[in-house]
Amino acid sequence: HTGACARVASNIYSKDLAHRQACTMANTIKYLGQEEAQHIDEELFNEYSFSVDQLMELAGLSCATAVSKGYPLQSLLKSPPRVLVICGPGNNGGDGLVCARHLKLFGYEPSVLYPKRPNKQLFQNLTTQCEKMDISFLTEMPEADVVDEVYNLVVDAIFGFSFKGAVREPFGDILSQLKKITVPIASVDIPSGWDVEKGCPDGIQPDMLISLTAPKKAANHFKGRYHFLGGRFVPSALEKKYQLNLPQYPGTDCVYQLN
Ligand SMILES: NC(=O)C1=CN([C@@H]2O[C@H](COP(=O)(O)OP(=O)(O)OC[C@H]3O[C@@H](n4cnc5c(N)ncnc54)[C@H](O)[C@@H]3O)[C@@H](O)[C@H]2O)[C@@H](O)CC1
Ligand SMILES: [K+]
Repeated sequence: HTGACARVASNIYSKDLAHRQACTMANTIKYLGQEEAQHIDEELFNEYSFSVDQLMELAGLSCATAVSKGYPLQSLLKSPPRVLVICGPGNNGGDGLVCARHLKLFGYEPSVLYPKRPNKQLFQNLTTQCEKMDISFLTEMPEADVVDEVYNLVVDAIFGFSFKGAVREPFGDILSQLKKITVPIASVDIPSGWDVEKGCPDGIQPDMLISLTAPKKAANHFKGRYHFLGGRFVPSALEKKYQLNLPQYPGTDCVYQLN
């Protein structure tokens, strides 16, 4: 008798799971415009009382986790497992500092290039945390061929969804080097230098994109191998209000592979 029940139950469950998966696929996940992304950002901090530190920590951990899934330590060709993390002047850069710290804890050998630093306690603290974990800070962007020779991978945490207009130095030179390298680039939230909605055909072409909170419209132009969703912190009321249709993260994972 119990055998029959178990079979029926598992049958119902698998049908339900298939149904839920079909539903998620059918009502596809929303890709956000720049304004919408900024409104959700503000609501998370103002209505939902999250702090930047909290969301940045979860975002950075998502990025390190996605990198370790896409580029597992044992798969890296160069030893030691060096990763170059390039951090920009805003919160996207902050995500990069958090990502570097977690990559170190995961056994990678991150180095950080952080040319323009906000004069804010949070970013000073994030920098100190990295320094105290023997994460080295470069003083300038290496030439493309040096990046290819020394590093297994580059994490692009230069610009996120607040990028606008013509790239201001020193990021113009940094991005032009990134266009020449052959090792993979993993971009945090938005491939840096891309229009947040329209993308950028002659911009950098990352191999991995980690979309945070929800993908932005630029992600429609992403052609790399790995598209991960991270930032598993969206309250369901907020998800409903903006009809984000986020997928179900598997189990306790902090990332969801979209492609
Ligand atoms: N909204 C959220 O839920 C979360 C946002 N986070 C991160 O925050 C990012 C957005 O952060 P911000 O709003 O600080 O902005 P960004 O980090 O996208 O970049 C803004 C900074 O870049 C500079 N900048 C913009 N356009 C430039 C140009 N053309 N040339 C040179 N510099 C330029 C700005 O002066 C500003 O300092 C997201 O992409 C994401 O990575 C995460 O930390 C946590 C969660
Ligand atoms: K980025």
